[in-house]
Amino acid sequence: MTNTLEQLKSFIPVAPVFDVDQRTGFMAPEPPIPRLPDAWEAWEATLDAAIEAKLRLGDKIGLMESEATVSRQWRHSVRELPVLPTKGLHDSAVLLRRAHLVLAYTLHFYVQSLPPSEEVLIPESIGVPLLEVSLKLDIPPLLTFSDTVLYNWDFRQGEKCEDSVPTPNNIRTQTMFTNLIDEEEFYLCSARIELRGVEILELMRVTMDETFVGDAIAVSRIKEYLRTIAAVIGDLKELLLSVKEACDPDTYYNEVRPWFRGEDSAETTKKWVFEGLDKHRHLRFPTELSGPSAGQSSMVHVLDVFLGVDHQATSPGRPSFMSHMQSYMPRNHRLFLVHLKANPRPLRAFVVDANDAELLSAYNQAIMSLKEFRDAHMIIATLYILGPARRVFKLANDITEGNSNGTSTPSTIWKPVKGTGGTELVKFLKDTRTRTSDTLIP
Ligand code: HEM
Repeated sequence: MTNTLEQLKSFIPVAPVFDVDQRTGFMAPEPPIPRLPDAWEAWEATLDAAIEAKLRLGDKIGLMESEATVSRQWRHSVRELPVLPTKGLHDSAVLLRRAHLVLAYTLHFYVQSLPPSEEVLIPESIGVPLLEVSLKLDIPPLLTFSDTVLYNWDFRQGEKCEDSVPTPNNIRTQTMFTNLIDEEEFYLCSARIELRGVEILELMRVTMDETFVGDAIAVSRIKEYLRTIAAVIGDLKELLLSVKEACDPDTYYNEVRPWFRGEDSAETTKKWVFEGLDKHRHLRFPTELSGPSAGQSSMVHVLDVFLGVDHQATSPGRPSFMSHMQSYMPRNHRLFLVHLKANPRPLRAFVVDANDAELLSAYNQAIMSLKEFRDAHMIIATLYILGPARRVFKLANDITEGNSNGTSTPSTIWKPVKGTGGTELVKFLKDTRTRTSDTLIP
């Protein structure tokens, strides 16, 4: 009996096995390496060249011929690269992660700088090693949240000391498409949320331990933990809203976000073709090609699982977007979620069974806080996507109307805007919020 209790009590082990660090949570505990060893220098140099050349999006309105030429030449240099072997990376998670990041940023530069009329044919030189590395890491072969945030930071100049731990205020981003502060702040906003959320992981662990004990003292401790969790989620909301301080919505929408587009988030429905797959039979044809989204943040998924928000509810029989996003997370973080979901004493059921008004109120406070986080998230998505999208749409129509001497045929028909993860975002974000408030216990 004692043994079982002890086993259950350590249900969330402080878990290097899950790559969840006590101080940094899902973020890498050490700064990720900024460069691959010499054997793969050609990849790093190719990515550097794209960033230094300030490559332009292939569908940029008013793209100049000189800009198109620079992109074409860079893409030619990618095609000329040899297919470098990846075997030497396979035994090191640190090297594999950097390789995924470098190849994925290069892939997005390649695809998104193509003229809209061209097919998306991904050269073997980047496609094959990216598929190999992705197979090893068990994540899709394109940019993910882990590339842009979790494994893409360093200490700000002068902030590192012997026992430095990354905090919301001492980190910077390593690799970007544009090197604009707007892009960096977009990534750092998520990074700060990940780091601030670490306290919740610990509170969650102790809460779960207490649910296994379940006596009056345990219940009174859980109340306190839940109130603190509600307050920390409040901080996450503030961190989310603070993205406005240094990330301009129109710059984000027009200059940063288009680089993130995956196969299903692009306005066109062009297939991405990885060349040379027939010669590499060990590689799988990729089916998951959605662009990076903070919907892949394990921190938010953990909160949902722990508090009992059920995102499966509206899509019975098929995986919800949220479970779909889990296949983009680092494998061990995904396993952590699986482990958490298998908890034989879910918190919500515990609160219902306890029949304690104060406990119920503390639990509902945490749910309300998560709902308010999602309210704020909708405000941000409206500000950063819907507003700029409408402005671009209006501008395009104004230009068409000007060109057609006053005949007022709209150039395009307004379509629901998609998120980088491929969702019809307004409906989707409203649904996740509703499912959160549906979790409140009456
Ligand atoms: C300017 C900042 C942001 C914008 C414009 C934005 C936009 C979006 C959009 C459009 C979606 C829909 C899914 C998709 O297709 O990608 C989404 C989902 C999501 N985002 Fe964000 N997001 C931002 C920042 C963040 C941050 C910092 C976090 C927290 C780490 C976050 C967490 C989520 C989550 C968890 C989802 C899944 C839906 C949900 O849980 O409600 N987002 N976001």
